Amino acid sequence: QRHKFWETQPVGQFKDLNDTSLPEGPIEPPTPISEVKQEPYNLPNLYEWVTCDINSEDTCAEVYNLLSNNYVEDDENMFRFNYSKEFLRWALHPPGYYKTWHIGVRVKSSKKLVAFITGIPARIRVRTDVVSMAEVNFLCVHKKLRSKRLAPVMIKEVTRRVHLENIWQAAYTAGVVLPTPITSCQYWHRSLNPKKLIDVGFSRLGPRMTMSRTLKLFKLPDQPATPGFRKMELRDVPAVTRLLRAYLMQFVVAPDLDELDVEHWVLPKDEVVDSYVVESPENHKITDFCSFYTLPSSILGHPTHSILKAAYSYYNVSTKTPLLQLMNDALIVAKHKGFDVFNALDLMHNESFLKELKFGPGDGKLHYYLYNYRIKHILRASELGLVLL
Ligand SMILES: COc1cccc(CC(=N)NC(=O)c2cccnc2OC2CCNCC2)c1
Repeated sequence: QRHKFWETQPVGQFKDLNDTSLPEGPIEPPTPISEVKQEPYNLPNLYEWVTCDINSEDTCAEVYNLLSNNYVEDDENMFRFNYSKEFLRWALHPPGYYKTWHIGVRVKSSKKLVAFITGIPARIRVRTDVVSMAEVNFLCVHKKLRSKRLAPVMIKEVTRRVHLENIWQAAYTAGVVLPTPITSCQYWHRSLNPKKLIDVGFSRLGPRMTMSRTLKLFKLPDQPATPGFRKMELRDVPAVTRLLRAYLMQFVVAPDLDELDVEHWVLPKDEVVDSYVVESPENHKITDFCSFYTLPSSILGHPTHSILKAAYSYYNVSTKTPLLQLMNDALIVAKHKGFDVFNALDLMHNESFLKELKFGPGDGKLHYYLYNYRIKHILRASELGLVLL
C-alpha cells in the first residue's frame, strides 16, 4: 500500500534503482497539448477547484491562514512553518509565473479554503541539459481533511496545468522518502539566540554546559569581518548574476538564472530575503555574495514565545573571501537583524563550514525529487545546487 500513487507516476521507481540500462533524462515523452486532459480532475463532491490570486489581499490572507494552521511541522510537532504573506507573494510571482498554477480547493457551501498546491516555472540544468520545469511547493491539506486521498488529486491537477503550458518536468522536496530521491540533504541549525532556543525546546543545554557558557559559545561579533561587505543593490545584479551562474556550473543540478531571475530571487526584500556582496575596496569588483531567506515558525503551545525567527541559507558564492568567513559574516548580520536561528542544508559547499561555524545537525532530512526525469545515480548532497523555498 506504500506509494500506491507514486507507483503510477513517471518518477524513478525503487525497483528500477539498479537497472543501469535505463537512460538519464525524461521518463515519458511530451504529449501534444490537445491530448492533455482539458478539464480539471474530479474532486470529492463537497469540494471545488479555485485559482488563487495571491495579489488579492483577501486570497493571500486565506492562503496564509491555511498554511499557518495546517502546513509542515517538525517531527515533534513543536513548530510549524509560518510563511508570511509578502514571502508568499515573492515565492509565487517570479518572472514568467502562471496564475493558474496557484491552485486551491474550497468547500462548495462555505467557500472555505481547505487545500493548496503551487507551481512556478524554472529553468533547471541537469548536467548539461537545461530543462524547463515547474517547482512544485506548498502542498497543504487542512488537518481535518487528511487521509481523504486529496493530495494525489492535487498533484495530478497541478501536473495537468503544467502540461497545458508544455512543461513536462518538475522539481520538489519532501521531508519523507518517496520514489525516488535524487539526493537527500541533512539540515543543520546555528543558534543565534540560544537562550530563546532552549526556552522553547528547539535546542537543549549541552552536557556539562551552563547557560552562560552556552551564550559565550554562540556569541558573535557586532560587525562583519570582511572589508567591503555590504547589502546587495540593484546595480549589483549583473555582477552577481555572472558570479552565481559561474559558481552553479559546478553542480550536477542547479537553476539556470538570468539577470531578471537574480533581480527577483536575490535582491533584498524586507522580511523576505537578505543578500550581501563583497565589493573589493581596491578595484570595486564584486568578488563574493551570500543570501538567506526569512521563514519564521510558529511555536506550538508555548506560554511566552509564539514565533521562532529563522533564517535559511539561500545562495552563497565565494571567489576571494573564504566561504567560512563569508558565512560567519552572514551569521553576524542575521543575528543583528534579530533572527533566533540560522538554518542550512548540507548541499553545495555548505559541508565545509557547518561544523566549524557551530551548526548542529537537525533531526531530519530534506529529500529532493525530479518528476519525469531519471537520474542515473543518486547524487551526493554536494552535487546539488538547488535551494527550494
Ligand atoms: C523549526 O520549525 C520547523 C517547522 C517545520 C519543519 C521543520 C523541520 C524541517 N522540515 N525543516 C526543513 O525542511 C528545512 C531545514 C533546513 C533548511 N530548509 C528546510 O526546508 C525548507 C526547504 C523546503 N521547504 C521548507 C523550507 C522545522
